Order: sequence, then C-alpha cells, then structure tokens
Amino acid sequence: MTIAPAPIAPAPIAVALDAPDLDTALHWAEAVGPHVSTLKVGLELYLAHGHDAVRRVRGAGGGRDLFLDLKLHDIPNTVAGAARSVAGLAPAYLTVHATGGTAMIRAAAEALPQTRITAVTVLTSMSEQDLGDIGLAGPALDAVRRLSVLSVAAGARALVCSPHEVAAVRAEVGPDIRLITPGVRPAGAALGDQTRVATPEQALADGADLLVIGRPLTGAADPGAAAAAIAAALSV
Ligand SMILES: O=C(O)c1cc(=O)[nH]c(=O)n1[C@@H]1O[C@H](COP(=O)(O)O)[C@@H](O)[C@H]1O
Repeated sequence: MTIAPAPIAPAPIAVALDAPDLDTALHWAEAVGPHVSTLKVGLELYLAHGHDAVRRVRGAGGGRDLFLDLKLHDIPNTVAGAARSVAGLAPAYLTVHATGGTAMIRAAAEALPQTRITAVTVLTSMSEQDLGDIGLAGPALDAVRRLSVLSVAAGARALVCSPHEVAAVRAEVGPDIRLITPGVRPAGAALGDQTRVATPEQALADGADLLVIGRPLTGAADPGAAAAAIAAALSV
C-alpha cells in the first residue's frame, strides 16, 4: 500500500498578480491558488478591469484571501470614500500609504472595519539613497519604525515593510499586528527593482506573517510548480 504524502497547507504567501491582462491573471491565480493563502490584486489589474476582474481572479484561485493593494494616499475624506467603494469585495487586506498620516489611516480603518487596513511604510524598492533624496534621511529602519507605530495607533491592523526591518517592527508592535514583507527573493532570483530583500525562509524566521512574492512565481515557466516548491521549502 502506498501512503499518499500529507497535503501541504497553503503557504503564507500573497502572490502579486501584476498581470498585463485578465486572462494572464486568471491563469496565474488558478495555477498558484492551491499552494498559497492569499492572492494580491494591485493597481495594474484593478485599474484596467475593476471589481468584476477581482471577483473572477479570486474564484479562479479557489477563493483565497484577497489582498487589495491600491496603496491609497489622499485626504481622509477621499480615502474613506475609496475604502467604502471596495467594501463589496470584502478584501482581507487593503493597503494605504503610511505617509498619509494618522487621520487618513483612521478614516480608512473606520470606513472598512472588517478589513485589515494595511499601512505600507517604506517601499521595498527604495534604497537609503532614495530616501535621502525625498528628505527622509537616516536609516530606512528609523522611518519604518516610526511609521509602523503611528499606523497601528491610527487603526492599521497590518503593516508592509521589508524583510530587513521586520524583526524590529515586530518588537515595536507586538504579536497581533500582521507583518507583511514584499522584497522576497529565493536565493539566486533576479532582484528586479527591489533593493531591501531577503529569502522567503529568512523573512519568515525574522517574524513575517505573510510574504508577498510576484515575479519569481509569475515569471516562472510553471508558476504553479514554482509556488509549490516555495511552499514545500517553507513547510519543513
Ligand atoms: O504593498 C505592496 O504589496 C508592496 C509594498 C512594497 O514596499 N514593495 C512591494 O514590492 N510591494 C508590492 O509587492 C509586489 C512585489 O512583486 P515582485 O517584486 O514581483 O515580487 C508588487 O506587487 C509590489 O507592488
């Protein structure tokens, strides 16, 4: 009698479905859905195809958690309205830029209480040099910590930071806030435009709850197999 291998639980990965068209996004969602906990729909897909596409992608992926990455950043009244506009999609996560400040984050959290308003601290594509150029001189870690504390006080229930800062942020905000790290690259994978990066294993070991991974999966010849391989590596 052969004993079937125990099924591997979906990995704590949000796949970034940054696709140029809806068919590609549906294909990716179907392929990676069995292996991951979350599907991330961002501006590229949302702006071109809207709510209906988000619903279809989610269906193709087997109803995984929806991470709606719209990175809202505007005055509080406008952000509250935008948050209410996506309530029907029931996203598990909705991103806002932490630099929008306390009132803006609070407005989003009050407008969408069932969703984890997710504050993006300092984009993982930005280097220390980039931060200096926009007047945020000093180590990225300082800005990330400051924005994390402010965001949580304003009602954010999840934070996006790079794997480099996740341990320090965890120490700052405690166990109940979900920490999400993009800038995740399997060893040897192309960095693309990301600068503050680590491997999936390292990001989880340092305290991340959810890893955002896009091109290393969606750019693979077989995105489903690539997702299965990372999920298997993380489950050991
Ligand atoms: O909010 C995000 O998800 C995000 C924040 C951040 O600081 N850096 C970052 O890369 N992201 C998103 O994470 C995904 C990363 O994709 P890859 O670089 O292809 O793995 C993209 O969809 C980005 O929009």
